[in-house]
Amino acid sequence: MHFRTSQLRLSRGHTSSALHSRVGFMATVRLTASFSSHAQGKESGCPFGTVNAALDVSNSSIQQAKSAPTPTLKDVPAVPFFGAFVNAIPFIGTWLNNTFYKNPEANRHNAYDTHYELYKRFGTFYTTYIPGMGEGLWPKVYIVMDPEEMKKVIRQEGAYPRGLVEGLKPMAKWMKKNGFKLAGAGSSDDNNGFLGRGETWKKYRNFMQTDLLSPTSAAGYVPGVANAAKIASRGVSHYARDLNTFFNYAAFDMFQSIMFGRLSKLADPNTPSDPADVEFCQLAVDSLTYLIQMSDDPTEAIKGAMGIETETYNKYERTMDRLKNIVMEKLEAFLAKYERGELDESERNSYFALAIQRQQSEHSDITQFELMQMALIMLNASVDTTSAFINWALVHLSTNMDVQEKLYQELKQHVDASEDGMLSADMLTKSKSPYLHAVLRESHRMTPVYPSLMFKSTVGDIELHGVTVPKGSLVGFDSYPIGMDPDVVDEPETFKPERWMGDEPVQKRKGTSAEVLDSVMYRDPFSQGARRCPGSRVAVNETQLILSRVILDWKISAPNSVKSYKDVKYTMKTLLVAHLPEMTVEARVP
Ligand code: HEM
Repeated sequence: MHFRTSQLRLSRGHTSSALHSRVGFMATVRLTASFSSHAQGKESGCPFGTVNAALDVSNSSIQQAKSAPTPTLKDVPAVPFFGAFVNAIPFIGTWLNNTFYKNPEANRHNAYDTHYELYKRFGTFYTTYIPGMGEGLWPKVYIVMDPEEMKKVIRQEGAYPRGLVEGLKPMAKWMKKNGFKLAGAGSSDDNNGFLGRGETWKKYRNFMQTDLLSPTSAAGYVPGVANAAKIASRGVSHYARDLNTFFNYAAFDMFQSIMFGRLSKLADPNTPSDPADVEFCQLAVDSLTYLIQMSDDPTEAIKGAMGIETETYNKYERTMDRLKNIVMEKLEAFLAKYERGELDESERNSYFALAIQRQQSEHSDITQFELMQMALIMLNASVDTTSAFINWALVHLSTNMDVQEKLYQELKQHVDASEDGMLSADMLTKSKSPYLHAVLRESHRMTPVYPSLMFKSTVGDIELHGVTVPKGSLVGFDSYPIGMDPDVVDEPETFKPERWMGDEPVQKRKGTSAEVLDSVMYRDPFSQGARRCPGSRVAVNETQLILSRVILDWKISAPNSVKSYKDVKYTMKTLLVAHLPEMTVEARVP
């Protein structure tokens, strides 16, 4: 059974028996009662002390936002080792949680519900304890939703900010086993190199983002990506039953055009595919799924912290070993072609060719092997991150045919006016394609690829909402719940790109509790600051190009059983991946 946010509008008084059965969490109407029993946790003999620390729930967080600008810090009840995941305690976890703690039972299919639920109970400023995240045995993570507070944390981090990858300990371990200097192998400091936050990270990061992150660099890859997207779009009817695979292949094809200036045509069923590409796609998805599973599952995280190699770790290692072999073979073949001067024009303008040039220049302190390690990370990160973003947009477009039609009309006028019918960087700017941009912004509001993708460290004591947060704490930014609160956004369950069109809606939100949604921090899923995803610009370009191409070529509608995004299940893999239903696809031009 699957639960969506609508079922969690608990404070609106809707009961949800499904929620009771699955999440084991009290539905709203019963929430108040459960809170009072929470508050009695200590007295009623709960073995751990924090259960009643938090629960002053007389005000909803939004009431706070309107009437009391400074929210009070609340505390999600937690236990040693397992943190807020009380349910994960062997044998007695469920009983303990149901009896005393009543924390949302997070699983791989309910992140939106869980985040919304936490917001409703604990407001916009709370602490939680997540095994494997943060320092020490009792690693507090502060969650904020106010962009100005998060900006304070980002600013004070200085030149060496914490990155999300720092939590990916098994990745650092695998890299070190493989002698990857990128992750600090062979170095005396234990900062994990690129996966840490020192000078080594900065060196690799500067090298990696050159020719990738600036608007001009990213725009340079657009013609190649547009071509890859055009070819990929031919595969839509073939993959109508399995568009998840289609978009993974399309993301692969588009990134290959950036990385190597190559047309891999994996998503096009009419062209034979290289079996190594097909295998790579699967391995990229699987490896990151295992990796995330190891930090998501509290038992895995605890075992990992104790140095135990679990079955999931072993699977991760096998997958990465194979992935490495495939990638290194491709990189070596490209290098050899480069050395022989046999690259064609699009290959010569590719990211990897430019990176080889930079690596071989006399000023470079990057070795060829380090360059290959960077390329491996980038290729690994380029498949299902991008497709997860695209998938959710397609869910909304295929369940809101009026929106799809409006987008089609916007795009059609551009290609009709062009000589070759190709999409270009110029056509897809916000001023030329405002509706396309608004569609992606609205998709991100309702179904971000993950509710909280920004975690930063405090390098000294810092004041957040008037509370002194000690040095060395983790602060996470949750950008999801406020945008789905009916007290903040009208009809939050309705997909309305018009909310993001022009200046008028922005002006209307000014001075209201919805104003935060216009902050840059809420705009996209790539985090902010120096650690912001280096692939963000090309990923956005890829998303815009494949969505636009597919909508220009096909009318895509969800089956009758899928009336809205709420009927679409999702699973936490690298990110939250929507399970796209079998779609009806009709060619726009037969
Ligand atoms: C829609 C697709 C994508 C999303 C949503 C996404 C999101 C993110 C996020 C949230 C981070 C963490 C930022 C932080 O630490 O604060 C990140 C880091 C990273 N991403 Fe992406 N990403 C996407 C696509 C890509 C692509 C296509 C690449 C290929 C170049 C890539 C490469 C990386 C790398 C290497 C890092 C680590 C950067 C660092 O720690 O300095 N990502 N990404």
